[in-house]
Amino acid sequence: MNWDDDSSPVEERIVGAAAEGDDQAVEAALRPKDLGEFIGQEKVRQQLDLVLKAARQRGATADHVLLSGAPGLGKTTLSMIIAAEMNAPIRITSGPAIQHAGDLAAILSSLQEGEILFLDEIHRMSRPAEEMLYMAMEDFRVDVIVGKGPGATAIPLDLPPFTLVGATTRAGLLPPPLRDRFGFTAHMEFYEPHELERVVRRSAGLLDVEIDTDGAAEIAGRSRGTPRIANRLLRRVRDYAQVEADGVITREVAAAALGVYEVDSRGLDRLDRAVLEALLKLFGGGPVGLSTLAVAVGEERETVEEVAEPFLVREGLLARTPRGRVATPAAWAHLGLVPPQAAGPGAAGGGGAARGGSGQGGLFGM
Ligand SMILES: Nc1ncnc2c1ncn2[C@@H]1O[C@H](COP(=O)(O)OP(=O)(O)OP(=O)(O)O)[C@@H](O)[C@H]1O
Ligand SMILES: [Mg+2]
Repeated sequence: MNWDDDSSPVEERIVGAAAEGDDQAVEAALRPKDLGEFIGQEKVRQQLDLVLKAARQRGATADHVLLSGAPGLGKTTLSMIIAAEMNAPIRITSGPAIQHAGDLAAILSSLQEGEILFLDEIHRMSRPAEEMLYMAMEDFRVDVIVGKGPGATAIPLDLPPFTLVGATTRAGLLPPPLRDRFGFTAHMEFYEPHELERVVRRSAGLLDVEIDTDGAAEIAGRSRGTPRIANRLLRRVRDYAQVEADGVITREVAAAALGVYEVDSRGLDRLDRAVLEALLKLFGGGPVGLSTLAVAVGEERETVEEVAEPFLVREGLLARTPRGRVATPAAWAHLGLVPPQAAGPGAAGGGGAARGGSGQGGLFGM
């Protein structure tokens, strides 16, 4: 299987959302097997349930489904659930694996009637393959080109009806004609803490680990809205509970274990905190330019921008403004620091109050 490999400019992170290390083997065991077991994503579940039930009642193949959402939210899991619910076999491939239209033709022509074709990272398919897919999705037909140059001929080939399940972390990159050919599009959102708590408890049950409600809540709160991260943190906490405690995961055990891995109470790791700390302590909360911030943290610009910032922005801890990066009041609160404006009345002179206590601003510029 092909996992997102275009999104990890830094070393493995325990709070990284992409699958890595021993994730794949464990994930197979932890995947919910049907819609009833799938936690959260209420709307998506309800809608998908209708789509699949209706198709089953008609004895027809389900419409093509597009699953979009950030890594680790359950797209692969849902594709397998779709196959299970339709009682159909599933064929798994991915955009990067299909470089030539011929690769796709070979797969399509060998599908059985009703089979689910799971196309992961569909936004990374080559253009010729994409164009072949349009016709296959719409008319269940492909033109196989035989020969080269002026003598080449297109031989039309009928396909059995099948259901394409496409998955993408970047729905915006899909060409509209492709997007339009999906009968149903499900956008997966980040999970609420109470949903992740259920994910953690369910996984703990499957891994045969004892955990109490508070312990599950503690792990859920540090999991960045992502089941894959929740499951990974659970495994690390399990190790700690076994070695350092009596095997039972309580809030204290979970907090201590994740402290060892430098995952804080909101799920920030060392890098996230370094960025935030530099922004607050060295630049008075900003605004400060990305390059300057990156130098202060000792990381590449891209690392700060692509690895640390998205989550900090999503958490409402950092804002990207035209004048530079700015910390929010929540950032000060989270690090237990006091913003310079609040420190004394003299700090807010002239209008640019946010600049406050930073003496370095003039030296570094934007
Ligand atoms: N709704 C859910 N309920 C329970 N477990 C879930 C849920 N969604 C995902 N998981 C778990 O999270 C892990 C990651 O899910 P999955 O592999 O489906 O993510 P993905 O969206 O395909 O990620 P990627 O974009 O990296 O391919 C799996 O082990 C699965 O068990
Ligand atoms: Mg996947």
